[in-house]
Amino acid sequence: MRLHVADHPLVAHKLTVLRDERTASPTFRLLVDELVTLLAYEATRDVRTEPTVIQTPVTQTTGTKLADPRPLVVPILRAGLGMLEGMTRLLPTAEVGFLGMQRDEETLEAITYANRLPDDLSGRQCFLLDPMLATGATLVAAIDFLFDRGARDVTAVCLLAAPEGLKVLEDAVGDRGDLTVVVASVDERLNENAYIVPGLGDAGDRLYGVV
Ligand SMILES: O=P(O)(O)OC[C@H]1O[C@H](OP(=O)(O)OP(=O)(O)O)[C@H](O)[C@@H]1O
Ligand SMILES: O=c1cc[nH]c(=O)[nH]1
Ligand SMILES: [Mg+2]
Repeated sequence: MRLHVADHPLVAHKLTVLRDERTASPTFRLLVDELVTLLAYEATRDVRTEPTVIQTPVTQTTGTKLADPRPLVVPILRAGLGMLEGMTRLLPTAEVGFLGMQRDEETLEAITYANRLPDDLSGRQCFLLDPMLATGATLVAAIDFLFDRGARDVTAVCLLAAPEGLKVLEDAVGDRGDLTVVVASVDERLNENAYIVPGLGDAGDRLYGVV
């Protein structure tokens, strides 16, 4: 597993406003969108490309285009939905699949309530979007869905990760595939309720309200 922590003053600034409990939903959504665009730049560094010959107004030249098959972007509902626009702004031709998952706050297991993914993901680069990597149970389950369909190249884009969750993820993936995790920050730890500290609270609730 490769870990990339975005080290940029704009990321640090936006993350600080995001963490602030006084930041209300409209601003929170805007900041998530802006942060994802910054993270997406890093997350797509190894996106597959191929050469293409084009004619400029001056001459013929060989450029670069995204290779087929198109990458697959998968937001994990709910909170991951807040990251979709920011990601597809950089990858407008990507296909989009969906996973709906909710952490059982008692057992901390991930419960899957929606799954709309292509059946065959062999040879596909996949980008999972979820702002929070806490215990890691949700991302492990999501990665299993992708691996079960033949994907072997997965990048998880998260805003915050707990060291505990990163370890769980690394152990679970092992050598079954190539996993890269791109995050804005690795926080200190999980608290007794398995919330990230200092964190930002419940990302889904802060984006969309308490349901
Ligand atoms: O690493 P874990 O311990 O599994 O926790 C992280 C998960 O918890 C949050 O989702 P939540 O279950 O709150 O659902 P929501 O997005 O609908 O709010 C978050 O968006 C992750 O999906
Ligand atoms: O800190 C946390 C942990 C899980 N889910 C969240 O939204 N926040
Ligand atoms: Mg939530």
